[in-house]
Amino acid sequence: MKALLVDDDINLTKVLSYQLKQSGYSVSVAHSGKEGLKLFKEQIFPLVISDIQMPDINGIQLLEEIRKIDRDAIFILITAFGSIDQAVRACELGADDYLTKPFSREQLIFTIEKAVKIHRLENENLLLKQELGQHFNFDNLIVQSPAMEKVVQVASRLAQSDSNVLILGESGTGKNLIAKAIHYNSRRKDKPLITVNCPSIPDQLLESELFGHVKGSYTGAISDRRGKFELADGGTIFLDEIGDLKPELQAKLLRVIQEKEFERIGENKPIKVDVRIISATNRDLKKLVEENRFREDLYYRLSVVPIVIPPLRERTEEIPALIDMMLKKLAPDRKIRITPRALSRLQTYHWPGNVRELENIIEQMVVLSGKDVLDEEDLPESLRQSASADAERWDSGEILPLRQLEKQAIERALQMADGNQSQAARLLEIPRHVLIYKMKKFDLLK
Ligand SMILES: Nc1ncnc2c1ncn2[C@@H]1O[C@H](COP(=O)(O)OP(=O)(O)OP(=O)(O)O)[C@@H](O)[C@H]1O
Repeated sequence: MKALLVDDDINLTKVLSYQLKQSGYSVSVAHSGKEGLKLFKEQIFPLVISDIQMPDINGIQLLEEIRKIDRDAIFILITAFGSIDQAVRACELGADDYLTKPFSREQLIFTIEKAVKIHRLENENLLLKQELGQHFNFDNLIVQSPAMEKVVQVASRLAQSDSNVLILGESGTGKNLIAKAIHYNSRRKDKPLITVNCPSIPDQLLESELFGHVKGSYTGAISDRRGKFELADGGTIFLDEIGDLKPELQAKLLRVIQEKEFERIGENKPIKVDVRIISATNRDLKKLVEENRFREDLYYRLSVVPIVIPPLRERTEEIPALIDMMLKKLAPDRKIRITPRALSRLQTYHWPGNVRELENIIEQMVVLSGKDVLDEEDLPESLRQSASADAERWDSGEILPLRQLEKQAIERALQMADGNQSQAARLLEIPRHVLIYKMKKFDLLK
């Protein structure tokens, strides 16, 4: 690694430069701040080690100038014993670390290597965040129904705002996914997204998990601990299954939203935070409010406009695209496809576990069948039974809503006709314009 060493003490630069070279660094030396800046402008160095006290431009001024040119260079200051205050201030201004004279060769190399490592980790972290941002983008969601289009439209508008967001929907409908897309498309995207799954943490620990505690505040609190709200400062906290929050915590959460501050358990010192709250639940929160099990004031504070993700059974037109995406993810090198008959079965199933259940079933089919064309017989037993249960209900004379039957017949005909409307109309024995009218009625026209 190329290093620039800046110090007006000629003897010290000789020693340091020898030590650095021995450790594998290629070193350029400048004996004044001015000369150091000139060298840096000529050939950008990834590492600068500079004294603070120098006659013309001092180390802090040099740091400020170099930061204007390159925010990325690692900058380590050398301070005389007693000028640590200055070095600390320099770190606040963007220096990576400082060495206090006199220091050994080991201290020199250790400080540099530590700064290089932190730097590398910070860069990797940034890259990972960018990758996550690209991954959790609204464009990567399968959205092929008017209902989901509306969800994404509202969610992307909310992402641009700083309001709290409440996401409602059955289990497995994509609440987590929408929460991540909102965070990674908001101004907070470079700050943490911290997820707390409320029911998975025992009640007595949840408060400490959210707000932290100080040592000895309760049995088991063996050291001070920061809570998720502190860790999420500047970013977003995602409170999953918020409907399960007990009343004391609901009150504390309300205070965080209203006053933007809270206290750790066992401490009286308020901690200020800037956190956006995204919460989600598969429970009927409005009903919980009516039953006095969830605070009404908190409900309104958590949500300007709740995002309601429809269950998969109400957007079956998305199933083919979801399956396509899943097959590509599961077996990117194979061209697995699913027959219209099997697809039709999958589109008439009621999906209590929504997209997650669909994912499980497709994975099962791919793994267990080992085939490239998946047909009805590859469907799991449970699903075939459920389909035949529907048929049995029908055969036994049970009445299914006409609207549901009509929509299913149109969907099935369109699949069998590979989307060709004239052919689907022929299968249904209705004129094409009637089919188009009905497709509009059932939101099936893309
Ligand atoms: N529109 C979509 N496009 C692509 N994948 C989706 C979509 N909706 C859901 N998924 C996938 O379905 C699975 C379940 O989604 P997710 O975990 O977000 O659901 P959830 O509503 O948060 O579930 P739970 O209530 O159980 O926490 C995930 O693997 C997610 O990637």
